[in-house]
This record gives sequence, structure tokens and C-alpha cells, in this order.
Amino acid sequence: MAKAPMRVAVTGAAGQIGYSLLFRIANGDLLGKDQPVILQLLEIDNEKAQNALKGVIMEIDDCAFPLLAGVSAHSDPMTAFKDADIALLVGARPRSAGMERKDLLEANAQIFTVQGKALDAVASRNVKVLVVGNPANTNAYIAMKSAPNLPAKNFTAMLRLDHNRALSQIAAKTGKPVASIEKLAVWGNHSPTMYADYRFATIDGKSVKESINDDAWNKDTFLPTVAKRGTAIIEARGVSSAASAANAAIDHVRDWVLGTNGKWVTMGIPSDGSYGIPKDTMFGFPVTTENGEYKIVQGLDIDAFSQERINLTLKELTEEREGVKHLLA
Ligand SMILES: NC(=O)c1ccc[n+]([C@@H]2O[C@H](COP(=O)([O-])OP(=O)(O)OC[C@H]3O[C@@H](n4cnc5c(N)ncnc54)[C@H](O)[C@@H]3O)[C@@H](O)[C@H]2O)c1
Ligand SMILES: O=C(O)C[C@H](O)C(=O)O
Repeated sequence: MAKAPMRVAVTGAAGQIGYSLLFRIANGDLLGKDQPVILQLLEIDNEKAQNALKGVIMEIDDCAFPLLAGVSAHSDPMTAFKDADIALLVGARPRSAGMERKDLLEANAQIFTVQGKALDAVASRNVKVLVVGNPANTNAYIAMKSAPNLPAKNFTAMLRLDHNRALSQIAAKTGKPVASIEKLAVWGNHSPTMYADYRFATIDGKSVKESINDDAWNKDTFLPTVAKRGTAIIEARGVSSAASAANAAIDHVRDWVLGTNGKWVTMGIPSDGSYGIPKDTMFGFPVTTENGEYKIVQGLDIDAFSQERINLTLKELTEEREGVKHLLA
């Protein structure tokens, strides 16, 4: 028997990430090739954005996706999030050249307070929320705190792009396929302070750290390349990453829903206190997923260098949280 459709809400649907994301969701890349989907698309209440959204929907229609069971356009989160099983919160103001992420904090905090409240009021009680819009961790934290009637664990932030960027750098360095790399971790904030950690990673069972055996490459090349990749893309394209961000969003939610079969992935999730990260801090952790639930990989040794890096990214997140505290009162 055919499965009942799942409702996927996407905000910022007429933006550049939306344009790479929606077609893949409708194609079955997010929830599986046997899972019908209904798209509920939110854009700002502005003629230009709503017209652009209409155009995107015309194109979606023109693909005649067999799995697409419906698509609707919204300007109000209260209708866009109605009964949503999945909510991809992409809409936010993107950072442009020369702009610091912190500059965006306050404006975006307003958006995520409203959207958290709307999710709380109308979404499925099991809704899985992924925040992509920057600053993603703090926006996810705000949405979570604005939705007290939903389980906090249902709110997540996207660090999968950092994870995928790190995988690709390691693959290039070792000359091995990306798919052969296991047990990579990315800790912290989706920002240049995040800490991509390949100390536990293996390729065909062999230690990546031992095969690379180059601490200077880790510190002076690998970490800065992954950390500054978003900025490098903005400098090269004039706008922030879009197709790779959409791809990471698909990876994040697909793995959360369908499971990783024991493989580690990185998700920004509310801390349960693991590794000394204060409870509820929206922090990137290595996780495995099964039956729609994620579990933090436990028992990893944190050496002095790693602790220093983790402290740095935690400090930034704590400061971001302090910066929006007044909005959550
Ligand atoms: N976490 C990550 O790894 C990652 C990676 C890349 C980009 N991003 C972030 O994703 C966000 C979107 O990027 P983009 O390139 O698609 O930007 P974009 O400007 O092309 O599109 C954003 C869209 O969101 C809409 N929007 C703004 N406020 C909204 C609201 N309150 N409700 C609904 N829609 C709203 C805008 O009208 C616009 O169409 C940015 O914040 C960007 O920094 C995150
Ligand atoms: O929008 C940005 O600041 C960059 C983006 O988060 C990215 O990592 O590509």
C-alpha cells in the first residue's frame, strides 16, 4: 500500500538554497523514493518574493514529480507549518561580502522567535526541525526556546555542510574516496570557530590521523580551509553557498529520518551535557541515528588541543546566546 504523504515545510523557498532544495525533496531524495511529500512553502509577505515563489512552484509543477502529492505557497508561518512533519528553516538574511555573522544575529532572532512559536502552535508534535539560516545554531536555539510544547530534541542546526567539506578535504589529501571515510566529527558552531576533528576517522579501518601524520597540515591547512570555506565561496561567487548547502540539508534530514546504520554524521543538536557542553546549547556533535532518533557518540577522548578548540567555539555560541537573551524573555 502506498505510504501517506509527509508534509515538508520550507522557509525562504524562493531563495537560492530553496531553488536547489525543493526539486530534490520532491524527487524523493529527502525521505525516500517510496515516500510521497507535500511541500508547504513560506516566503515573506512581499509581492516580489511571493511572485518569485509562484514561479518556482510553476517549475515544480512542470517537473511532474510522481512523489509530489501537493504544493502550497504561504506568507504566514501559521499556515505554512500546519501539521508539518519536517520543517526546513532556510529563510533568513544571507551574509554578504564584508559582513560579520554577528551583525545578522538580532534581525534573524526576530524571525526565529515568530517561527518557533508558530511551530509550537500548529506543527506535528513529532516535527523534525532543521535550521539552515544563519547564524544557524543560535537561530535553532531561539526557535527551540520559542516552542516550549515541542520536544527540544526536535530542533537541530546544520553542521552537515562543514562535515561534508571536511570529508572532501580529507579525501583529497589521502587520495581515497569520500565514501570510504568513517568516524569524522565536527564540534560546535556553524561558523569559522567550528572544530573539524579527524582524530578518530578511519579509511578502510586504518587511522586517518596516522596516514596523514602531519599536525601542521591539520592546524595550518585543513582547519582553516574548512572553517573559511563559506567565506571563500562568498568571495568567489558573490553570494553564499547554495547547492552544497541544500545538499547538506538533504543529507542531515535524510539521515535523521532514515538512519545512518552506525555511521557517524555531524548534527547541531541541543546538548544533553555530554563532553561538558552546557545543556541545551545548540552544538555540533558526532551522532549516529536510528528509528528517527539521534544519539551522541560517547566516550571520545578530548585532548588538550581539541579541548581548546571546543572551548573557543562554545565561547562564541555562549556569546551569541547572550546577545539574543532579551528576545527570549
Ligand atoms: N548552515 C549552513 O551551512 C548554511 C550554508 C549556506 C547558507 N546558509 C544560510 O542560509 C540562509 C539562506 O540562504 P540563501 O542563499 O538561500 O539566501 P537568499 O537570500 O537567496 O534566500 C533567502 C530567502 O529567505 C526569504 N526570507 C527571509 N526572511 C524570511 C522569513 N521570515 N520567512 C520566510 N522567508 C524568509 C527571503 O525572501 C529569501 O527569498 C542564509 O542565512 C545563509 O547564510 C547556511
Ligand atoms: O552564509 C554564510 O555565512 C556562509 C555559509 O554559512 C556557508 O558555510 O557556506
